[in-house]
Amino acid sequence: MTQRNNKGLGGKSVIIRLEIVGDRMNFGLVANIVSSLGGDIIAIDTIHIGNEGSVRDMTVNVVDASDIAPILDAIGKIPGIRVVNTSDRTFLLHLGGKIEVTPKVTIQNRDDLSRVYTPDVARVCAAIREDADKAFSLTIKRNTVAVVSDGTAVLGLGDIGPRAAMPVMEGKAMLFKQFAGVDAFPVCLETTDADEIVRTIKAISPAFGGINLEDISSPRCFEIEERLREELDIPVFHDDQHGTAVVTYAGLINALKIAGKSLSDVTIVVCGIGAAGVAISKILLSAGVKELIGVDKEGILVQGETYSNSVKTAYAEYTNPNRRTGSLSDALVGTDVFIGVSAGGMLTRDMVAKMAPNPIVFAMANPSPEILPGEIDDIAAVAATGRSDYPNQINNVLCFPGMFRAALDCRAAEINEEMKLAAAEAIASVIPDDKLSKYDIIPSVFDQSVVERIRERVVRAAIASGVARRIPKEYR
Ligand SMILES: NC(=O)c1ccc[n+]([C@@H]2O[C@H](COP(=O)([O-])OP(=O)(O)OC[C@H]3O[C@@H](n4cnc5c(N)ncnc54)[C@H](O)[C@@H]3O)[C@@H](O)[C@H]2O)c1
Ligand SMILES: O=C(O)C[C@H](O)C(=O)O
Ligand SMILES: [Mg+2]
Repeated sequence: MTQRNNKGLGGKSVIIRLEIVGDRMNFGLVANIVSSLGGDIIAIDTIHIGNEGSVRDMTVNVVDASDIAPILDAIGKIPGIRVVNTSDRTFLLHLGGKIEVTPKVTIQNRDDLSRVYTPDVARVCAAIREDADKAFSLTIKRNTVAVVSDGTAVLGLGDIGPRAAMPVMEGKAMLFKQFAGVDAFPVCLETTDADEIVRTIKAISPAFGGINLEDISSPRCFEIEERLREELDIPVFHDDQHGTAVVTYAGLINALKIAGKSLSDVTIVVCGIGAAGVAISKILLSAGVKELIGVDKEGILVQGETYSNSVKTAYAEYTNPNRRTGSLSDALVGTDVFIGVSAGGMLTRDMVAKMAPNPIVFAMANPSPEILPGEIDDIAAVAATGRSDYPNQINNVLCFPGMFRAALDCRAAEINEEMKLAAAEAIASVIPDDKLSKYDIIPSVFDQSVVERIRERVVRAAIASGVARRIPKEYR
């Protein structure tokens, strides 16, 4: 089953304002034209009705932006209808940004003012000066995460800079709040220097209970995260590494059930040994995978070779135990699982046909996957992508809200391996075995039990591994 869903935020949606002369609009004709040109009318709103005619807003979804011009052209040619203007719903949604800061109490009088601000606030400040940990109970620190990016590896768009990265970081902040009640704040930095990024994040850390690093390019992302983890006492989590790794492992737990294979027996090829590929490989190895082969632009990464990027050289030391060599196509012969976090269109049907029976294909490059699921639906046991418009969306949004909810609730000093494995198992467990199918290996991001399940298991893992600094009531 391949489905392209152009509804809601997934496809492109435009509002076309029409001026209609006379008292009625020929809906049938307009609908026919729009649908014959690939559009889908989802609403018509009346803006104004007068003696001479009316003004209406018609909302149309299209799969591709290039579908819009021919639709406007054709509607404009209908006698009695004039296209006044069009607006892109996605841009409308971004006008003025997507989030705001809202006070929890209203200041109604002088007494309130003296409590929230000077002079009474000074007593609260003094209490925190006496005991720095009180920042967790008396400030926003306990529920606030910084979403920090330098704009160098934004989605699959690459290095687009800090201003252009803001819409993604604001979006992440919305997801944090809606799915897990976490207040997240986007912070996009005008520097790509690792030392300066580390220094800046350390300097802003007093306000935050956790740092979510986002879309920072490899290999700098490894060093930045490593140093911050050592130097800060709040969790630092590079989402493109660990969020992706957690959700990929969750998807694989369930996909293996469909394919009738076990983690310790399968051979896995990971394509794209960058931020996501390294972290996915590490979580899978710690979960018990024995044969894992990394492929990047140079082909299969082999122990003993020196690559331009030291992370790949180090990676080759702990992967590919049978020292296979060659191209991606060679690596896939007889392999059970393909995991792609590289670039769109890398994988061909022929390569998948040479994999072991019942192959699992996770083509997760955004926005264009390594292969479209429709091309291999008949030969793959399971196919997944990172996108919301195909079945099996493997996307880190399934992980980060619940992960930080848990880390904040138990005031975790860090997010460790035990917590990541627990989160993956929690996500996988949301779909009971009798509900699993090749199109249903991973829960929807709108499944409210995902965050709750992750929180429960991750808090337990944090307590058991000794990084929880507070035991929530229900765990005492
Ligand atoms: N679905 C998800 O949740 C999710 C999460 C994170 C990243 N991603 C996607 O995965 C991709 C990689 O993200 P990242 O943050 O790891 O980026 P990155 O830049 O750190 O790593 C990408 C790696 O892929 C390699 N690569 C690029 N083209 C290749 C090719 N033709 N053949 C082999 N290797 C190739 C690069 O050399 C690099 O090592 C992006 O498209 C990103 O959008 C998806
Ligand atoms: O942001 C996403 O949807 C996924 C991931 O963080 C990515 O960078 O592609
Ligand atoms: Mg990202």
